[in-house]
Amino acid sequence: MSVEISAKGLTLGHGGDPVAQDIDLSLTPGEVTALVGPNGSGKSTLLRALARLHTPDSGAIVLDGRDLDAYKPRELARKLSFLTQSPLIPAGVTVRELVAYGRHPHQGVLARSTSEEDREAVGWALDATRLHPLADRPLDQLSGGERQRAWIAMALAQRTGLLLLDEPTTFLDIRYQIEVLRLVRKLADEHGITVAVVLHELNQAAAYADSMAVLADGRIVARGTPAEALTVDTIKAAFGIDTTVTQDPHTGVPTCLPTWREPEPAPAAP
Ligand SMILES: Nc1ncnc2c1ncn2[C@@H]1O[C@H](COP(=O)(O)OP(=O)(O)OP(=O)(O)O)[C@@H](O)[C@H]1O
Repeated sequence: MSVEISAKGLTLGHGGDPVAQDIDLSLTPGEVTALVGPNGSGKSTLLRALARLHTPDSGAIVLDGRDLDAYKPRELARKLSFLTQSPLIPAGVTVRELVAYGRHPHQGVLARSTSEEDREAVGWALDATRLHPLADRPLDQLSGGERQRAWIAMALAQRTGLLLLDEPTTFLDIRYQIEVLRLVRKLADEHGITVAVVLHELNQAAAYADSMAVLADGRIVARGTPAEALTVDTIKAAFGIDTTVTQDPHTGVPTCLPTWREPEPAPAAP
């Protein structure tokens, strides 16, 4: 089920100067890749380019051996699903109805009824996100965390081998952040789904991703396992802050602790 995608020599812009340049990025099939970096460093633009929602100024993106541009829309929607930051909430739509939208790429143009396969996929997505008890509630009556899980469930019902998630943990409390990230981990480990996820929390990225790409000023400044990518030097280069990087005593993954306060000035000599 894993899908392979790689970008080579990408330049991305919004009409003016490029916001990302010289981007080479391959996502390892069946693994979770975290994209991290400061605000405005180009993470969302890059993710949108991988989803063909943003046209690169130059460079190429290859999905399962074919140029991304060669795919017909429905074909592409069966390969990859993309979850944007803060999607708009459709009025009156229930969780189950939203999740069922994820099945559209698999239904015929004239399809009026859902197939057994559709029902099974919706049920699986509701199970995976533990949303069965809320399935008949309107989306606008859910908490932010519940709603976020519903959007993820919709992306899952699409049953693609590549999932692109833009800040899926925003607005969630720590418990739901962990829940969403454990789910992402499970999708890769148990279902072989290739995942790229934009995250702001560096320690969460290190804890849940197999590899990380650190962006700064539109360039990838570090790429590798969390231990390779999350170092004092790369954090300083990308974010301009001082940190101490240690190892999580339980998992061994790197954990960074920012230097929260300026050091106290040394007392004046008497
Ligand atoms: N639609 C747009 N039109 C013009 N400029 C844009 C547009 N979208 C993004 N930009 C600019 O492109 C640059 C990269 O933005 P992008 O959203 O990719 O960064 P990001 O790393 O995802 O940021 P954040 O962490 O704040 O979400 C920023 O300077 C931003 O202002």
